[in-house]
Amino acid sequence: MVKAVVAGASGGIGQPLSLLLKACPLVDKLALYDVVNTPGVAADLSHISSVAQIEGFLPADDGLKKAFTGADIVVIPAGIPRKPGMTRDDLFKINAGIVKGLIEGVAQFCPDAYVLVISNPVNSTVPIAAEVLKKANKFNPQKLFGVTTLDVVRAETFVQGITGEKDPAKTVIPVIGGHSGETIVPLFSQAKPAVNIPADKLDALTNRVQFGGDEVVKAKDGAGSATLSMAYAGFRFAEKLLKAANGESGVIEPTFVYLPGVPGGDAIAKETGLEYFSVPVELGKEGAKQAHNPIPSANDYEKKLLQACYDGLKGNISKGVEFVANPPN
Ligand SMILES: NC(=O)c1ccc[n+]([C@@H]2O[C@H](COP(=O)([O-])OP(=O)(O)OC[C@H]3O[C@@H](n4cnc5c(N)ncnc54)[C@H](O)[C@@H]3O)[C@@H](O)[C@H]2O)c1
Ligand SMILES: O=C(O)C[C@H](O)C(=O)O
Repeated sequence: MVKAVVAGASGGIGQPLSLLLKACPLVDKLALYDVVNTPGVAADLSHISSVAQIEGFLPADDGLKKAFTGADIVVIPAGIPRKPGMTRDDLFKINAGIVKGLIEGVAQFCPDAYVLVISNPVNSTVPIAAEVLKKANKFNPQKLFGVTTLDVVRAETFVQGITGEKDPAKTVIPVIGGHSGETIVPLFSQAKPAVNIPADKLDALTNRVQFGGDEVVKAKDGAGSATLSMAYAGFRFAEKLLKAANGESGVIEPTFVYLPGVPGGDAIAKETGLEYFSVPVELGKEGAKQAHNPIPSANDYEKKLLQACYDGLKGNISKGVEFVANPPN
């Protein structure tokens, strides 16, 4: 019996993500939590003839407790999205508190669940989640994931323009670092099967992966950021995790984790000087089973990108840690 929760289920990401989870045969029970509209979204999805039993909850009447209790996996796309001209860090002020509150709910009602954080800025909200769980003595670093899958999906898609591969998802590209601008580092030199990117196209391709989010924010022109591609990416990560938890072996996907708490992570923390980083992680029943380190094999071009990534990530991470240590009044 697998119970999944979507927190922020009525939003632009939350609704299509809930649809994909409702249709997924690996999910038996689906709880939708949001501050608005979950009864309607749940009623709508409940007419779909799939396995999952679905229920919607609002904060009133102990809704958070009812939604989270017994959860095996909690996916969190709650929080405000960007408008043109904003950075992801501009979302911190509002989203930090939203994520903190939801993770306090995880600590209290489902501390053993896998927790997938989508809310931005991921580089800071994942450290917030970790600090809240540490404070409650419920932190299992192998079960906390920052969802950076959309960066991987974008890299696969955008490189297709060069390779001409019919199915873009067949090219595996490690995208590492964080989830904002220069902290996103695609390692095209390690693509499998190998891809040959002409030197004069590499800068533009790399930049498009790093700033793909801005492309969507600009096109939506004030109506939000990526929602449908994010729902696809969030579901892809959740589904891989559930398959790995069911015993499927060799399931690997990049994700933003607390390195010192994941096998193989210590060496990466030492190399990057950072406690949080996205790297390809082998998934298993325990969650993050083994972190893989692609950094030593990065080429000189990628090593330069990594330096900028480390500099940017450092501040984002400490901002999240500080938010929990010294909460603003
Ligand atoms: N990790 C990624 O790659 C990625 C990609 C796209 C978007 N995002 C982020 O995901 C977040 C959501 O984006 P969106 O487009 O779905 O926004 P949205 O505004 O459409 O939806 C957010 C939902 O969160 C709900 N919410 C607010 N406070 C809540 C709380 N305390 N508890 C439960 N629900 C609450 C809102 O009511 C709303 O329904 C944003 O922060 C966005 O930047 C991340
Ligand atoms: O760009 C955003 O703000 C949303 C998301 O992080 C994305 O990469 O699309």
